[in-house]
Amino acid sequence: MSNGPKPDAAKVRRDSLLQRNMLLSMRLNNSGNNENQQIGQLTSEKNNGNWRKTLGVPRKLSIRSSKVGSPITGKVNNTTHGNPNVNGKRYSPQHSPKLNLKSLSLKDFEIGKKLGKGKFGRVYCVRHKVTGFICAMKVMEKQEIMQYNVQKQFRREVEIQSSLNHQNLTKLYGYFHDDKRVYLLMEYLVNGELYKLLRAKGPLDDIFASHYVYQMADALDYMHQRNIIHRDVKPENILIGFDNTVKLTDFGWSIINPRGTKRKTMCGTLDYLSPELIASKEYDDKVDVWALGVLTFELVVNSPPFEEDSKELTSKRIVRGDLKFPNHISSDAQDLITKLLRHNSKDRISLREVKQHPWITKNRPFW
Ligand SMILES: Nc1ncnc2c1ncn2[C@@H]1O[C@H](COP(=O)(O)OP(=O)(O)OP(=O)(O)O)[C@@H](O)[C@H]1O
Repeated sequence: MSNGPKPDAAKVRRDSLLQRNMLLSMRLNNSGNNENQQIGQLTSEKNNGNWRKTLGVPRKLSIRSSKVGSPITGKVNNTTHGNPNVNGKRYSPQHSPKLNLKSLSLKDFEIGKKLGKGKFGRVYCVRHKVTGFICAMKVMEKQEIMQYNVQKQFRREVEIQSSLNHQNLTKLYGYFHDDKRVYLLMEYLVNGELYKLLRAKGPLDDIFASHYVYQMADALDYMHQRNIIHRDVKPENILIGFDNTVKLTDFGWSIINPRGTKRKTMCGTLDYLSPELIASKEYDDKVDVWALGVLTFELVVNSPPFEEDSKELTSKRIVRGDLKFPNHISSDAQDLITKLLRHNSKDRISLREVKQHPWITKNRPFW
């Protein structure tokens, strides 16, 4: 991780305002509401499809028969980079207070603002009543999980995410469930999706973009060293915390892939698919390196490199390696993107080399 500059006064003010708003919105959302009723109402909405949807068979989820996930152990931490609690203490995102997951249930939490919805659930900002610990809670209906027969994928997602501990990967603290629902407790990323930032403020300048790309390269390097491929890197799956920290999330397509072995399952999001995935060939962790190339392009250009009006045309451009840069893209950025988007996966730049690329090192002092 970078040792970026200390946040300026305006940023500190903005961050603390955000924290205050967060607590306020939780209080407002909570007034007189029964948690179960509130979650029940919100989880009945339907999801709309869109172009940037993850492809592949419906996500496979499953519910463990035991009641709890991994225990949350950690310490109260007074760093400035944590989630606030009502007593004025802060908890580092990596270290939640000691919560005993074995006995946790929905009534232990105040349910705050809805942060978003995915295919299989809603995500809320929640506060643990006793400790004041604030985190994100993903709520999934068991009925839907069974209906789509996605138990196996869900179990894998939970196991992989809870085994990972890196500053640029969204931490999963653990989970519990009741008769109707499964509840995942995750680190809360206050500034939302990178995708939304791009739509509102994109394209990003080289300083911001290189900082984000460096963090994602570091996160993917960490995952690949543990033989895990993410398989769905895209701005929708990157969340922003304080101080421009970005964290990869959504491990629904992640897979453990022992070194030297290849995968065949077609998955991911079309704009981000590598040529080997489009051609339904065997692939390895280099599909994430390709996706990092697409991400880098999207950050500095504000649209993915092979975007076309139809899926067929996009696929053709990916396979042809039809990469064109607008004039304003710096030569260093172009060089890195070209090296990430090499058609032959073996020729792609390594994630370690990405972190030392001139586009990164020249911009790093300004992060
Ligand atoms: N830890 C978090 N902190 C803050 N916001 C979050 C967090 N996790 C998810 N969100 C918000 O909730 C939304 C829904 O997340 P969720 O993981 O359910 O679905 P998704 O990743 O959008 O889609 P999918 O169903 O394909 O996984 C996200 O788009 C994001 O805006």
